[in-house]
Amino acid sequence: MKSFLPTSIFRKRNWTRLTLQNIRLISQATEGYIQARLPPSKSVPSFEDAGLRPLLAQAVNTAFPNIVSPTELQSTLIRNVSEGKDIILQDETGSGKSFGLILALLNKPRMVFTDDMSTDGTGDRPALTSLVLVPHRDLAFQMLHWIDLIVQASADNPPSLTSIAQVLVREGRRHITEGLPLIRNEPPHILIATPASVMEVLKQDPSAFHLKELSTVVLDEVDYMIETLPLNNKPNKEHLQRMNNLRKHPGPARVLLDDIYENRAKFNAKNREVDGPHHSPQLILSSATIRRQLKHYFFSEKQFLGKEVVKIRRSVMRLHGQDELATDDLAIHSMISHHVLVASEADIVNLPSAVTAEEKHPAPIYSKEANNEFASSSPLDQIADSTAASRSVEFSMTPSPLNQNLLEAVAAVFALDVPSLALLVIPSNGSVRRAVYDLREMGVNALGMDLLDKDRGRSYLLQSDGEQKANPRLLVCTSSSIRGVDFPSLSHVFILGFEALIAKDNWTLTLDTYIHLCGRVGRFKKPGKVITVVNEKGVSGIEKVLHTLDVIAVRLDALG
Ligand SMILES: Nc1ncnc2c1ncn2[C@@H]1O[C@H](COP(=O)(O)OP(=O)(O)OP(=O)(O)O)[C@@H](O)[C@H]1O
Repeated sequence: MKSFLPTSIFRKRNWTRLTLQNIRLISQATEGYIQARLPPSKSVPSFEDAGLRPLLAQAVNTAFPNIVSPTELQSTLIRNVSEGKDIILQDETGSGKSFGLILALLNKPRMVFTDDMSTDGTGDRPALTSLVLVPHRDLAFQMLHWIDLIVQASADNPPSLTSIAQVLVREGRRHITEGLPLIRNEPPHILIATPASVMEVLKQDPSAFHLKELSTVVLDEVDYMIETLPLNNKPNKEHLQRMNNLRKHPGPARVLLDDIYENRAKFNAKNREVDGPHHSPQLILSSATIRRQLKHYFFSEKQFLGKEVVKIRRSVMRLHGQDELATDDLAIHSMISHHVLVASEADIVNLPSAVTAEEKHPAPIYSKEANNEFASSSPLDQIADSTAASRSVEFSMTPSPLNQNLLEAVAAVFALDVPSLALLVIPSNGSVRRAVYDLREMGVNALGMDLLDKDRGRSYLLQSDGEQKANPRLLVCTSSSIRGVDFPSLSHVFILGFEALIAKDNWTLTLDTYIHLCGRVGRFKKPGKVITVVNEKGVSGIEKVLHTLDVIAVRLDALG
Protein backbone atom coordinates (compact mmCIF):
# COMPACT_ATOMS: atom_id res chain seq x y z
CA MET A 1 0.00 0.00 0.00
CA LYS A 2 1.11 3.54 -0.81
CA SER A 3 2.50 5.34 2.19
CA PHE A 4 0.02 7.94 3.42
CA LEU A 5 2.47 10.74 4.04
CA PRO A 6 6.10 10.33 3.03
CA THR A 7 8.29 11.09 6.01
CA SER A 8 10.59 13.32 3.97
CA ILE A 9 7.83 15.89 3.87
CA PHE A 10 8.33 16.61 7.53
CA ARG A 11 11.95 17.64 7.19
CA LYS A 12 11.18 21.00 5.61
CA ARG A 13 10.50 23.91 7.92
CA ASN A 14 9.95 26.77 5.58
CA TRP A 15 6.83 28.45 6.83
CA THR A 16 8.01 32.02 6.41
CA ARG A 17 8.31 31.76 2.64
CA LEU A 18 4.91 30.16 2.11
CA THR A 19 2.53 32.08 -0.10
CA LEU A 20 -0.83 31.32 -1.63
CA GLN A 21 0.94 30.65 -4.93
CA ASN A 22 3.00 27.82 -3.59
CA ILE A 23 0.17 26.00 -1.96
CA ARG A 24 -1.12 23.28 -4.16
CA LEU A 25 -3.70 20.63 -3.69
CA ILE A 26 -2.91 17.03 -4.20
CA SER A 27 -5.84 14.74 -3.94
CA GLN A 28 -3.62 11.67 -3.76
CA ALA A 29 -2.51 12.65 -0.27
CA THR A 30 -5.77 11.60 1.25
CA GLU A 31 -6.86 9.27 -1.55
CA GLY A 32 -5.07 6.28 -0.16
CA TYR A 33 -5.51 6.78 3.53
CA ILE A 34 -8.58 4.71 4.26
CA GLN A 35 -8.86 1.12 3.26
CA ALA A 36 -11.87 -0.66 4.65
CA ARG A 37 -13.13 -4.18 4.84
CA LEU A 38 -16.78 -4.08 3.78
CA PRO A 39 -18.23 -3.31 0.37
CA PRO A 40 -21.02 -0.69 0.37
CA SER A 41 -24.61 -1.84 0.14
CA LYS A 42 -26.00 -1.73 -3.38
CA SER A 43 -29.70 -1.59 -2.47
CA VAL A 44 -29.74 1.99 -1.11
CA PRO A 45 -27.85 5.13 -2.13
CA SER A 46 -24.36 4.72 -0.74
CA PHE A 47 -21.88 7.25 0.59
CA GLU A 48 -19.90 6.62 -2.55
CA ASP A 49 -22.94 7.68 -4.59
CA ALA A 50 -22.95 10.84 -2.48
CA GLY A 51 -19.44 11.64 -3.65
CA LEU A 52 -17.20 10.15 -0.96
CA ARG A 53 -14.10 8.51 -2.31
CA PRO A 54 -14.55 4.73 -2.45
CA LEU A 55 -12.04 3.90 0.28
CA LEU A 56 -13.44 6.52 2.63
CA ALA A 57 -17.02 5.38 1.94
CA GLN A 58 -16.04 1.81 2.76
CA ALA A 59 -14.37 2.87 5.98
CA VAL A 60 -17.53 4.73 7.02
CA ASN A 61 -19.57 1.58 6.38
CA THR A 62 -17.17 -0.46 8.48
CA ALA A 63 -16.93 2.04 11.31
CA PHE A 64 -20.68 2.70 11.50
CA PRO A 65 -22.54 -0.47 10.48
CA ASN A 66 -25.89 1.15 11.40
CA ILE A 67 -25.35 4.08 9.06
CA VAL A 68 -26.03 2.54 5.69
CA SER A 69 -27.01 5.48 3.55
CA PRO A 70 -26.46 9.24 3.51
CA THR A 71 -29.42 11.53 3.96
CA GLU A 72 -30.30 13.81 1.08
CA LEU A 73 -28.95 16.70 3.12
CA GLN A 74 -25.64 14.90 3.59
CA SER A 75 -25.37 14.05 -0.12
CA THR A 76 -26.00 17.67 -1.04
CA LEU A 77 -23.52 18.81 1.57
CA ILE A 78 -20.73 16.48 0.47
CA ARG A 79 -21.09 17.59 -3.15
CA ASN A 80 -21.07 21.29 -2.34
CA VAL A 81 -18.18 21.03 0.08
CA SER A 82 -16.17 19.29 -2.66
CA GLU A 83 -17.01 22.10 -5.03
CA GLY A 84 -15.68 24.65 -2.56
CA LYS A 85 -18.97 26.49 -2.11
CA ASP A 86 -19.81 28.62 0.88
CA ILE A 87 -22.66 26.91 2.69
CA ILE A 88 -25.34 27.64 5.26
CA LEU A 89 -26.48 24.33 6.70
CA GLN A 90 -29.61 24.32 8.78
CA ASP A 91 -31.80 21.44 9.83
CA GLU A 92 -33.33 19.97 12.96
CA THR A 93 -31.13 18.94 15.86
CA GLY A 94 -29.94 15.37 15.40
CA SER A 95 -30.46 15.29 11.63
CA GLY A 96 -26.82 14.43 10.88
CA LYS A 97 -25.35 17.86 10.07
CA SER A 98 -22.14 17.50 12.09
CA PHE A 99 -21.61 13.91 11.00
CA GLY A 100 -22.11 14.90 7.37
CA LEU A 101 -19.68 17.78 7.79
CA ILE A 102 -16.97 15.51 9.14
CA LEU A 103 -17.38 13.12 6.21
CA ALA A 104 -17.31 15.98 3.72
CA LEU A 105 -14.11 17.39 5.24
CA LEU A 106 -12.39 14.00 5.35
CA ASN A 107 -13.24 13.74 1.69
CA LYS A 108 -11.50 16.97 0.78
CA PRO A 109 -8.09 16.84 -0.85
CA ARG A 110 -5.24 17.50 1.50
CA MET A 111 -3.60 20.91 1.39
CA VAL A 112 0.13 20.69 0.81
CA PHE A 113 2.70 23.42 1.06
CA THR A 114 5.40 23.24 -1.51
CA ASP A 115 8.82 24.52 -0.64
CA ASP A 116 9.57 27.02 -3.42
CA MET A 117 13.29 26.21 -3.19
CA SER A 118 12.63 22.59 -3.97
CA THR A 119 12.49 21.73 -7.65
CA ASP A 120 11.87 17.99 -7.40
CA GLY A 121 8.73 18.04 -5.27
CA THR A 122 10.53 16.63 -2.22
CA GLY A 123 9.71 19.80 -0.30
CA ASP A 124 6.00 19.03 -0.16
CA ARG A 125 4.63 19.29 3.32
CA PRO A 126 1.09 18.47 4.39
CA ALA A 127 -0.69 21.47 5.83
CA LEU A 128 -3.85 22.10 7.75
CA THR A 129 -6.76 21.83 5.32
CA SER A 130 -9.85 22.53 7.41
CA LEU A 131 -10.53 24.33 10.65
CA VAL A 132 -13.71 23.31 12.45
CA LEU A 133 -14.70 25.80 15.13
CA VAL A 134 -16.93 24.44 17.89
CA PRO A 135 -18.27 26.05 21.06
CA HIS A 136 -16.95 23.58 23.62
CA ARG A 137 -14.50 20.75 24.17
CA ASP A 138 -16.98 17.89 24.36
CA LEU A 139 -18.28 18.49 20.85
CA ALA A 140 -14.67 18.61 19.63
CA PHE A 141 -13.90 15.25 21.22
CA GLN A 142 -17.12 13.75 19.86
CA MET A 143 -16.07 14.67 16.33
CA LEU A 144 -12.55 13.37 16.94
CA HIS A 145 -14.04 10.10 18.15
CA TRP A 146 -16.03 9.72 14.91
CA ILE A 147 -12.88 10.37 12.88
CA ASP A 148 -10.88 7.95 15.01
CA LEU A 149 -13.36 5.17 14.27
CA ILE A 150 -13.19 5.87 10.55
CA VAL A 151 -9.39 5.91 10.59
CA GLN A 152 -9.32 2.65 12.54
CA ALA A 153 -11.61 1.09 9.93
CA SER A 154 -8.76 1.34 7.50
CA ALA A 155 -7.77 -2.28 6.96
CA ASP A 156 -4.08 -1.90 6.17
CA ASN A 157 -1.54 0.52 7.46
CA PRO A 158 -3.96 3.14 8.81
CA PRO A 159 -2.53 6.64 9.14
CA SER A 160 -2.01 8.07 12.60
CA LEU A 161 -5.09 9.82 13.96
CA THR A 162 -3.02 12.94 14.67
CA SER A 163 -2.11 13.25 10.99
CA ILE A 164 -5.81 13.27 10.11
CA ALA A 165 -7.38 15.21 12.98
CA GLN A 166 -6.41 16.99 16.17
CA VAL A 167 -8.36 18.82 18.86
CA LEU A 168 -7.36 22.15 20.29
CA VAL A 169 -9.31 23.24 23.35
CA ARG A 170 -8.42 25.20 26.43
CA GLU A 171 -7.52 22.87 29.25
CA GLY A 172 -5.21 24.73 31.54
CA ARG A 173 -2.22 25.46 29.30
CA ARG A 174 -2.16 22.11 27.53
CA HIS A 175 -3.26 23.67 24.25
CA ILE A 176 -0.06 25.72 24.36
CA THR A 177 2.33 23.20 25.87
CA GLU A 178 1.12 20.10 23.96
CA GLY A 179 -1.34 21.17 21.27
CA LEU A 180 0.81 23.82 19.63
CA PRO A 181 3.97 21.69 19.19
CA LEU A 182 1.88 18.84 17.79
CA ILE A 183 0.22 21.06 15.19
CA ARG A 184 3.61 22.50 14.21
CA ASN A 185 5.26 19.11 13.86
CA GLU A 186 2.42 17.23 12.30
CA PRO A 187 -0.25 19.53 10.87
CA PRO A 188 -3.50 17.56 10.75
CA HIS A 189 -5.88 17.44 7.81
CA ILE A 190 -8.63 18.73 10.12
CA LEU A 191 -8.23 20.82 13.26
CA ILE A 192 -11.25 20.87 15.58
CA ALA A 193 -10.95 23.75 17.98
CA THR A 194 -12.66 26.31 20.13
CA PRO A 195 -12.15 29.88 18.89
CA ALA A 196 -10.44 30.98 22.12
CA SER A 197 -7.86 28.21 21.93
CA VAL A 198 -7.02 29.11 18.31
CA MET A 199 -6.56 32.75 19.31
CA GLU A 200 -4.23 31.85 22.15
CA VAL A 201 -2.16 29.41 20.11
CA LEU A 202 -1.72 31.92 17.29
CA LYS A 203 -0.81 34.62 19.76
CA GLN A 204 1.90 32.35 21.09
CA ASP A 205 3.10 31.38 17.61
CA PRO A 206 1.60 33.28 14.66
CA SER A 207 3.18 30.83 12.21
CA ALA A 208 1.65 27.72 13.81
CA PHE A 209 -0.79 27.68 10.89
CA HIS A 210 -2.04 30.23 8.44
CA LEU A 211 -5.69 31.10 8.78
CA LYS A 212 -6.08 32.70 5.37
CA GLU A 213 -4.49 29.74 3.63
CA LEU A 214 -6.92 27.17 4.92
CA SER A 215 -9.16 25.45 2.42
CA THR A 216 -12.27 25.42 4.62
CA VAL A 217 -13.51 27.05 7.81
CA VAL A 218 -16.55 25.52 9.49
CA LEU A 219 -18.49 27.10 12.33
CA ASP A 220 -20.60 24.35 13.86
CA GLU A 221 -23.26 25.73 16.21
CA VAL A 222 -22.46 29.07 14.64
CA ASP A 223 -25.19 30.99 16.47
CA TYR A 224 -23.68 29.98 19.80
CA MET A 225 -20.23 31.27 18.88
CA ILE A 226 -21.23 34.48 17.12
CA GLU A 227 -23.34 36.44 19.52
CA THR A 228 -25.90 38.67 17.80
CA LEU A 229 -28.82 40.78 18.93
CA PRO A 230 -32.30 40.63 17.43
CA LEU A 231 -32.75 43.08 14.56
CA ASN A 232 -34.62 46.11 15.71
CA ASN A 233 -35.91 48.79 13.34
CA LYS A 234 -36.34 51.32 16.11
CA PRO A 235 -33.60 50.47 18.58
CA ASN A 236 -33.84 52.14 21.96
CA LYS A 237 -30.87 53.49 23.85
CA GLU A 238 -30.28 50.25 25.68
CA HIS A 239 -30.28 48.22 22.47
CA LEU A 240 -27.82 50.59 20.82
CA GLN A 241 -25.61 50.39 23.87
CA ARG A 242 -25.56 46.59 23.68
CA MET A 243 -24.81 46.67 19.95
CA ASN A 244 -21.94 48.97 20.68
CA ASN A 245 -20.63 46.66 23.36
CA LEU A 246 -20.71 43.74 20.95
CA ARG A 247 -18.68 45.69 18.43
CA LYS A 248 -16.23 46.95 21.02
CA HIS A 249 -15.78 43.60 22.70
CA PRO A 250 -16.19 40.98 19.99
CA GLY A 251 -15.93 37.35 21.09
CA PRO A 252 -13.02 35.21 19.85
CA ALA A 253 -15.02 33.75 16.93
CA ARG A 254 -15.82 37.23 15.64
CA VAL A 255 -12.19 38.28 15.91
CA LEU A 256 -10.98 35.18 14.08
CA LEU A 257 -13.45 35.64 11.25
CA ASP A 258 -12.49 39.31 10.88
CA ASP A 259 -8.92 38.19 10.50
CA ILE A 260 -9.62 35.43 7.98
CA TYR A 261 -12.18 37.20 5.82
CA GLU A 262 -11.15 40.84 5.79
CA ASN A 263 -10.21 40.65 2.10
CA ARG A 264 -13.42 38.96 1.18
CA ALA A 265 -15.42 41.60 3.00
CA LYS A 266 -13.64 44.32 1.04
CA PHE A 267 -14.29 42.51 -2.21
CA ASN A 268 -17.96 41.91 -1.48
CA ALA A 269 -18.40 45.52 -0.46
CA LYS A 270 -17.18 46.69 -3.86
CA ASN A 271 -18.91 44.07 -5.99
CA ARG A 272 -22.23 43.50 -4.38
CA GLU A 273 -24.10 42.83 -7.60
CA VAL A 274 -21.58 40.90 -9.64
CA ASP A 275 -20.22 37.40 -9.47
CA GLY A 276 -16.56 37.50 -8.82
CA PRO A 277 -13.59 35.44 -7.80
CA HIS A 278 -14.10 33.38 -4.73
CA HIS A 279 -11.94 34.37 -1.81
CA SER A 280 -10.68 31.44 0.21
CA PRO A 281 -11.26 29.79 2.55
CA GLN A 282 -14.62 28.22 1.89
CA LEU A 283 -16.94 29.20 4.76
CA ILE A 284 -19.55 26.82 6.20
CA LEU A 285 -22.06 27.80 8.88
CA SER A 286 -24.14 25.14 10.59
CA SER A 287 -26.83 25.04 13.26
CA ALA A 288 -30.45 24.08 13.86
CA THR A 289 -31.14 27.70 14.74
CA ILE A 290 -29.85 30.38 12.39
CA ARG A 291 -31.72 33.59 13.00
CA ARG A 292 -32.20 36.61 10.79
CA GLN A 293 -29.76 38.67 12.82
CA LEU A 294 -27.01 36.11 12.21
CA LYS A 295 -27.63 36.11 8.47
CA HIS A 296 -27.63 39.89 8.60
CA TYR A 297 -24.25 39.77 10.32
CA PHE A 298 -22.68 37.55 7.65
CA PHE A 299 -24.33 39.06 4.58
CA SER A 300 -24.83 42.73 5.35
CA GLU A 301 -22.87 43.85 8.36
CA LYS A 302 -19.63 42.00 7.61
CA GLN A 303 -20.21 41.02 3.99
CA PHE A 304 -18.33 37.77 4.50
CA LEU A 305 -20.97 36.02 2.42
CA GLY A 306 -22.26 37.00 -0.98
CA LYS A 307 -25.09 35.87 -3.19
CA GLU A 308 -23.33 32.70 -4.34
CA VAL A 309 -23.85 31.01 -0.95
CA VAL A 310 -25.58 27.64 -1.05
CA LYS A 311 -28.25 27.14 1.55
CA ILE A 312 -28.90 23.54 2.48
CA ARG A 313 -31.94 22.89 4.57
CA ARG A 314 -33.92 19.67 4.84
CA SER A 315 -32.75 18.42 1.48
CA VAL A 316 -33.54 21.78 -0.06
CA MET A 317 -30.76 23.59 -1.82
CA ARG A 318 -31.11 27.01 -3.32
CA LEU A 319 -29.06 30.05 -4.04
CA HIS A 320 -29.29 32.68 -1.42
CA GLY A 321 -31.62 35.54 -2.21
CA GLN A 322 -32.52 38.72 -0.37
CA ASP A 323 -35.87 37.30 0.74
CA GLU A 324 -34.03 34.79 2.89
CA LEU A 325 -32.99 37.60 5.17
CA ALA A 326 -36.59 38.27 6.00
CA THR A 327 -37.30 34.89 7.52
CA ASP A 328 -36.37 33.11 10.72
CA ASP A 329 -35.90 29.41 10.08
CA LEU A 330 -36.65 27.35 13.14
CA ALA A 331 -36.55 23.64 13.55
CA ILE A 332 -37.83 21.80 16.62
CA HIS A 333 -38.08 18.08 16.43
CA SER A 334 -41.54 16.51 16.35
CA MET A 335 -40.40 13.24 17.95
CA ILE A 336 -39.84 14.93 21.32
CA SER A 337 -42.50 15.03 24.03
CA HIS A 338 -42.27 18.02 26.36
CA HIS A 339 -43.09 17.78 30.06
CA VAL A 340 -42.95 20.29 32.89
CA LEU A 341 -42.91 19.34 36.55
CA VAL A 342 -43.52 21.87 39.30
CA ALA A 343 -41.74 20.78 42.46
CA SER A 344 -42.35 22.19 45.94
CA GLU A 345 -41.69 21.13 49.55
CA ALA A 346 -44.90 19.11 49.54
CA ASP A 347 -45.19 17.47 46.17
CA ILE A 348 -44.44 17.33 42.48
CA VAL A 349 -47.21 18.17 40.01
CA ASN A 350 -47.52 18.44 36.28
CA LEU A 351 -47.83 21.89 34.74
CA PRO A 352 -51.50 22.85 35.15
CA SER A 353 -51.90 23.38 31.40
CA ALA A 354 -50.33 20.02 30.48
CA VAL A 355 -52.61 17.64 28.62
CA THR A 356 -53.19 13.90 28.38
CA ALA A 357 -55.90 11.88 26.74
CA GLU A 358 -57.39 10.82 30.09
CA GLU A 359 -56.64 13.50 32.67
CA LYS A 360 -57.04 17.22 32.22
CA HIS A 361 -56.43 18.53 35.75
CA PRO A 362 -53.27 18.58 37.78
CA ALA A 363 -53.09 16.28 40.72
CA PRO A 364 -50.02 15.44 42.75
CA ILE A 365 -48.12 12.77 40.91
CA TYR A 366 -45.78 12.33 43.77
CA SER A 367 -46.47 13.16 47.41
CA LYS A 368 -43.45 13.34 49.64
CA GLU A 369 -45.44 12.47 52.74
CA ALA A 370 -46.59 9.23 51.22
CA ASN A 371 -43.33 8.44 49.51
CA ASN A 372 -40.59 9.91 51.63
CA GLU A 373 -38.71 6.65 51.50
CA PHE A 374 -38.36 6.61 47.73
CA ALA A 375 -34.64 7.14 47.72
CA SER A 376 -33.84 4.33 50.13
CA SER A 377 -36.25 1.93 48.42
CA SER A 378 -34.87 2.85 45.04
CA PRO A 379 -33.96 -0.09 42.81
CA LEU A 380 -30.52 1.46 42.65
CA ASP A 381 -29.30 0.20 46.00
CA GLN A 382 -25.97 -0.81 44.59
CA ILE A 383 -25.40 2.82 43.64
CA ALA A 384 -25.97 3.91 47.21
CA ASP A 385 -23.02 1.72 48.20
CA SER A 386 -20.71 3.50 45.82
CA THR A 387 -21.98 6.84 47.11
CA ALA A 388 -19.74 6.47 50.15
CA ALA A 389 -16.68 6.29 47.94
CA SER A 390 -17.53 9.48 46.12
CA ARG A 391 -18.80 11.38 49.13
CA SER A 392 -16.88 14.55 49.42
CA VAL A 393 -16.11 15.92 52.85
CA GLU A 394 -16.36 19.37 51.35
CA PHE A 395 -19.95 18.86 50.21
CA SER A 396 -21.12 16.96 53.27
CA MET A 397 -20.14 19.92 55.43
CA THR A 398 -21.88 22.62 53.40
CA PRO A 399 -25.54 23.15 52.53
CA SER A 400 -26.27 22.66 48.84
CA PRO A 401 -26.99 25.77 46.80
CA LEU A 402 -29.19 23.63 44.56
CA ASN A 403 -32.91 23.43 45.09
CA GLN A 404 -33.39 19.99 46.63
CA ASN A 405 -37.07 19.85 45.70
CA LEU A 406 -36.15 20.05 42.04
CA LEU A 407 -33.39 17.47 42.39
CA GLU A 408 -35.77 15.11 44.16
CA ALA A 409 -38.21 15.43 41.27
CA VAL A 410 -35.43 14.49 38.87
CA ALA A 411 -34.41 11.56 41.08
CA ALA A 412 -37.96 10.27 41.31
CA VAL A 413 -38.67 10.38 37.57
CA PHE A 414 -35.22 9.00 36.79
CA ALA A 415 -35.78 5.98 39.05
CA LEU A 416 -39.13 5.12 37.51
CA ASP A 417 -38.98 6.19 33.90
CA VAL A 418 -35.42 6.08 32.55
CA PRO A 419 -34.43 2.78 30.94
CA SER A 420 -30.78 3.36 30.18
CA LEU A 421 -29.40 6.88 29.92
CA ALA A 422 -30.61 10.36 30.82
CA LEU A 423 -29.06 13.80 30.84
CA LEU A 424 -29.49 16.52 33.44
CA VAL A 425 -28.69 20.03 32.28
CA ILE A 426 -28.05 22.71 34.87
CA PRO A 427 -27.31 26.41 34.21
CA SER A 428 -23.80 27.36 33.12
CA ASN A 429 -22.94 28.87 36.47
CA GLY A 430 -24.11 25.80 38.41
CA SER A 431 -21.78 23.26 39.98
CA VAL A 432 -21.91 19.91 38.19
CA ARG A 433 -19.91 18.28 40.98
CA ARG A 434 -22.34 19.46 43.60
CA ALA A 435 -25.36 18.30 41.59
CA VAL A 436 -23.74 14.90 41.14
CA TYR A 437 -23.00 14.67 44.85
CA ASP A 438 -26.54 15.61 45.86
CA LEU A 439 -28.08 13.19 43.36
CA ARG A 440 -25.89 10.31 44.44
CA GLU A 441 -26.94 11.01 48.01
CA MET A 442 -30.48 10.45 46.73
CA GLY A 443 -29.50 7.10 45.23
CA VAL A 444 -29.15 8.22 41.64
CA ASN A 445 -26.37 6.81 39.47
CA ALA A 446 -25.19 10.28 38.48
CA LEU A 447 -21.87 11.26 36.92
CA GLY A 448 -20.52 14.52 35.53
CA MET A 449 -20.43 14.35 31.72
CA ASP A 450 -16.99 14.18 30.12
CA LEU A 451 -16.59 12.79 26.63
CA LEU A 452 -12.96 11.92 27.23
CA ASP A 453 -13.92 9.50 29.99
CA LYS A 454 -15.43 6.14 29.05
CA ASP A 455 -18.01 5.99 31.84
CA ARG A 456 -18.87 9.67 31.76
CA GLY A 457 -19.79 9.87 28.12
CA ARG A 458 -17.36 8.33 25.67
CA SER A 459 -18.91 4.88 25.77
CA TYR A 460 -22.33 6.40 25.05
CA LEU A 461 -21.26 8.12 21.84
CA LEU A 462 -22.04 5.10 19.71
CA GLN A 463 -24.27 3.06 21.97
CA SER A 464 -27.64 3.17 20.26
CA ASP A 465 -29.35 0.53 22.37
CA GLY A 466 -31.68 2.25 24.82
CA GLU A 467 -32.98 -1.03 26.31
CA GLN A 468 -33.72 -1.24 30.03
CA LYS A 469 -30.43 -1.53 31.94
CA ALA A 470 -29.98 -2.79 35.49
CA ASN A 471 -28.19 0.38 36.35
CA PRO A 472 -29.40 3.38 34.32
CA ARG A 473 -27.15 6.42 34.34
CA LEU A 474 -27.74 10.15 34.67
CA LEU A 475 -25.06 12.33 33.08
CA VAL A 476 -24.93 15.86 34.46
CA CYS A 477 -23.64 18.82 32.47
CA THR A 478 -24.11 22.55 32.12
CA SER A 479 -26.06 24.26 29.37
CA SER A 480 -22.84 25.64 27.90
CA SER A 481 -21.28 22.24 27.29
CA ILE A 482 -24.09 20.36 25.62
CA ARG A 483 -24.64 21.96 22.21
CA GLY A 484 -24.31 19.37 19.44
CA VAL A 485 -23.53 16.44 21.75
CA ASP A 486 -24.95 13.16 20.48
CA PHE A 487 -25.76 10.15 22.68
CA PRO A 488 -27.88 7.82 20.53
CA SER A 489 -29.25 5.84 23.50
CA LEU A 490 -30.39 8.93 25.40
CA SER A 491 -34.11 8.87 26.20
CA HIS A 492 -34.62 11.73 28.69
CA VAL A 493 -33.30 15.26 29.13
CA PHE A 494 -33.98 16.93 32.46
CA ILE A 495 -33.64 20.71 32.56
CA LEU A 496 -33.06 22.32 35.92
CA GLY A 497 -32.97 26.02 36.77
CA PHE A 498 -34.75 27.09 33.61
CA GLU A 499 -35.19 30.61 35.00
CA ALA A 500 -31.43 31.08 34.78
CA LEU A 501 -31.49 30.08 31.12
CA ILE A 502 -33.90 32.86 30.23
CA ALA A 503 -31.93 35.62 28.56
CA LYS A 504 -33.90 38.61 29.82
CA ASP A 505 -33.18 40.95 26.94
CA ASN A 506 -32.82 38.37 24.18
CA TRP A 507 -35.96 36.29 23.87
CA THR A 508 -34.89 34.45 20.71
CA LEU A 509 -31.78 33.29 22.53
CA THR A 510 -33.96 31.77 25.25
CA LEU A 511 -36.01 29.91 22.65
CA ASP A 512 -32.92 28.66 20.86
CA THR A 513 -31.40 27.47 24.14
CA TYR A 514 -34.52 25.42 24.82
CA ILE A 515 -34.53 24.00 21.27
CA HIS A 516 -30.92 22.85 21.55
CA LEU A 517 -31.34 21.34 25.03
CA CYS A 518 -34.40 19.44 23.80
CA GLY A 519 -32.50 18.41 20.71
CA ARG A 520 -30.28 16.00 22.65
CA VAL A 521 -33.21 13.57 22.27
CA GLY A 522 -35.52 12.94 19.33
CA ARG A 523 -32.43 12.49 17.17
CA PHE A 524 -32.55 10.71 13.88
CA LYS A 525 -36.24 9.84 14.15
CA LYS A 526 -35.97 8.39 17.67
CA PRO A 527 -38.48 9.51 20.32
CA GLY A 528 -37.43 11.20 23.54
CA LYS A 529 -38.72 13.09 26.58
CA VAL A 530 -37.72 16.53 27.81
CA ILE A 531 -38.65 17.22 31.41
CA THR A 532 -38.23 20.74 32.68
CA VAL A 533 -38.36 20.88 36.47
CA VAL A 534 -39.25 24.25 37.97
CA ASN A 535 -40.57 25.73 41.19
CA GLU A 536 -43.70 27.90 41.30
CA LYS A 537 -41.76 30.96 40.21
CA GLY A 538 -40.42 29.25 37.12
CA VAL A 539 -43.82 28.26 35.71
CA SER A 540 -44.54 31.40 33.71
CA GLY A 541 -41.14 31.37 31.97
CA ILE A 542 -41.35 27.83 30.64
CA GLU A 543 -45.04 28.31 29.75
CA LYS A 544 -44.13 31.32 27.64
CA VAL A 545 -41.37 29.40 25.86
CA LEU A 546 -43.63 26.45 25.06
CA HIS A 547 -46.40 28.76 23.90
CA THR A 548 -44.05 30.67 21.58
CA LEU A 549 -42.71 27.46 20.10
CA ASP A 550 -46.25 26.16 19.69
CA VAL A 551 -45.45 23.16 21.87
CA ILE A 552 -48.06 21.57 24.14
CA ALA A 553 -46.79 20.19 27.43
CA VAL A 554 -47.82 16.62 28.07
CA ARG A 555 -48.61 15.26 31.52
CA LEU A 556 -46.00 12.91 32.86
CA ASP A 557 -47.72 10.07 34.62
CA ALA A 558 -44.62 8.07 35.40
CA LEU A 559 -44.99 8.65 39.13
CA GLY A 560 -48.76 8.57 39.38
N1 LIG B 1 -26.99 8.93 7.27
C1 LIG B 1 -27.22 8.57 8.52
N2 LIG B 1 -27.92 7.43 8.80
C2 LIG B 1 -28.17 7.07 10.09
N3 LIG B 1 -27.76 7.78 11.17
C3 LIG B 1 -27.06 8.90 10.95
C4 LIG B 1 -26.75 9.36 9.63
N4 LIG B 1 -26.05 10.51 9.73
C5 LIG B 1 -25.92 10.76 11.05
N5 LIG B 1 -26.52 9.80 11.77
C6 LIG B 1 -26.59 9.76 13.23
O1 LIG B 1 -27.46 10.79 13.64
C7 LIG B 1 -27.05 11.29 14.90
C8 LIG B 1 -27.02 12.80 14.88
O2 LIG B 1 -25.98 13.27 14.08
P1 LIG B 1 -25.34 14.71 14.26
O3 LIG B 1 -24.78 14.89 15.62
O4 LIG B 1 -24.45 14.90 13.10
O5 LIG B 1 -26.65 15.65 14.13
P2 LIG B 1 -26.72 17.25 14.08
O6 LIG B 1 -27.75 17.56 13.04
O7 LIG B 1 -25.37 17.83 13.91
O8 LIG B 1 -27.29 17.59 15.51
P3 LIG B 1 -27.20 18.98 16.34
O9 LIG B 1 -28.02 19.98 15.58
O10 LIG B 1 -27.80 18.64 17.67
O11 LIG B 1 -25.76 19.33 16.41
C9 LIG B 1 -25.70 10.66 15.19
O12 LIG B 1 -25.90 9.61 16.12
C10 LIG B 1 -25.27 10.10 13.89
O13 LIG B 1 -24.48 8.94 14.04
